[in-house]
Amino acid sequence: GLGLTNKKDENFGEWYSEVVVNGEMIEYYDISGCYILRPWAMAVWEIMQKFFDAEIKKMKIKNCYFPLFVSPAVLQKEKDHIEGFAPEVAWVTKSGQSELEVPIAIRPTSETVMYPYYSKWIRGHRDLPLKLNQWCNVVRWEFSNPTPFIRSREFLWQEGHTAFATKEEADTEVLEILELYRRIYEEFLAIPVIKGKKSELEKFAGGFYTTSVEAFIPNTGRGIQGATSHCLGQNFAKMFEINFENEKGEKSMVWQNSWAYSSRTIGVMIMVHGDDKGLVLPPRVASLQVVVVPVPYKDADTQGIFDACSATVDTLCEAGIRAEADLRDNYSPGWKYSHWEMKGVPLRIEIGPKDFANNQVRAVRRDNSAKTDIPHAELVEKVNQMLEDIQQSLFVAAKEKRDACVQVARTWEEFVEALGQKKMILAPWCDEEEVEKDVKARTKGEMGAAKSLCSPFDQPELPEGTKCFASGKPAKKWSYWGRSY
Ligand SMILES: O=C1CCCN[C@@H]1CCCn1cnc2ccccc2c1=O
Repeated sequence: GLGLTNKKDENFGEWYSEVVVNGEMIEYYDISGCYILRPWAMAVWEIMQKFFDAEIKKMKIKNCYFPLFVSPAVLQKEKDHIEGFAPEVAWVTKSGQSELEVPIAIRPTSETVMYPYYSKWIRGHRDLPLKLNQWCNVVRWEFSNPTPFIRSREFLWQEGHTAFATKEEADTEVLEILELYRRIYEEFLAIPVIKGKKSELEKFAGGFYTTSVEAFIPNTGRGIQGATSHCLGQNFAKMFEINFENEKGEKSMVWQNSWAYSSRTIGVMIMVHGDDKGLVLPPRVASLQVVVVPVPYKDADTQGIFDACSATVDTLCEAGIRAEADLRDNYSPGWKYSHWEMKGVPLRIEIGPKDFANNQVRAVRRDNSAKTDIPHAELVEKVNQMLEDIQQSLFVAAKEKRDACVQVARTWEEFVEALGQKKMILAPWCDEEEVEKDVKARTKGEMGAAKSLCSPFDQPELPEGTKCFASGKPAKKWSYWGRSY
């Protein structure tokens, strides 16, 4: 049958696996952790990419493409933090029947691929800032439960790698990029995120500090890192000898950033907005915003109705709205309604004999099923209005749901109780790493431990004398905690 067999609020994991396939975003692949991204998913990726790529071009960041393969020598260069990631690195050891002299790694990220050449290209201050980005795939041979878009062994991303003469320039760019990531989530995917700084324990070990946008999945009560923008400080400059001669002729090391968002964004969108009828696409990232369905009756003027559907599509497309008609004669209107609801098309337009006779159309919203009859003369204006309303109400609904999942905790008991209720917890913390490790240890379990998600830039009041929820020591900052992906 057409409908989903799993309900989102009953068995979320199965619901998700079913909806990504029935919505024609994903086809499962015969290698574990690898998935086929079908056009319906690729279109979402491309719409986001179009926005982000245009924005970084405004920042004078240039696209490039570095090799997929990494030589072991250079990969080991980052040995201090790489050992944590080493098990995830995939290696090419053979070509045809013959063993390779030296195995070659497949990039899990491109710092070690790019930075030897940053060292070569950057000589003087006139070579700075060097600001490159690449749109590519990366491979991380993870073993924990693979999930389409959310956790896969290969994924698409962009990775930006920039080098500056001063710390100030780097600090500024970190936040400019983070704001773009917020816009990707809140303005395109209609998902609320929290901007914040990662703890020393959770940050990118090779960097100086990490900022991120954190999303939340109410159904599982888990936080999810939406995107990251790291300041690497001069750590990689030291490792890869990326120096320059400044205006005073002194030799000094560059200040670097690296930042990424990935195809994981699409999974978050599905998890947040999807329902028991299937995908729900926010209009701004929907490759098809309006589907027009004819509802012919036996003795009605079927050809006239079909022509009205095509004319409606033409009018909408001329106005820049992504619209198509489903004129297939081998499927019933009812079948088409379910099909396009499963695929999450934000707005359906029906044209039956009555609509046709009155020179109007019936518009049905995917998010709340509201029906509106629109006279043809008002078509473009009303459809644009409805698409904007859908975009906005998806965001508002997701924000209200996320906010309802946030619980303030001031004591360990309150923390554990909130965790048990699948909440994201906002708690005052002494900012001591040992305490953070202790929270992980004390919350270990089959659901996974709680960890710090970020310290929000938007800090609530912290009255003098406020105690850390976990250690009882004087609290230094508010942080979000929770189980996570
Ligand atoms: O996030 C970003 C933004 C884009 C560029 N890279 C940074 C940091 C990546 C951290 N990381 C993440 N997984 C890895 C897996 C294997 C080897 C190395 C790594 C690794 O360095």
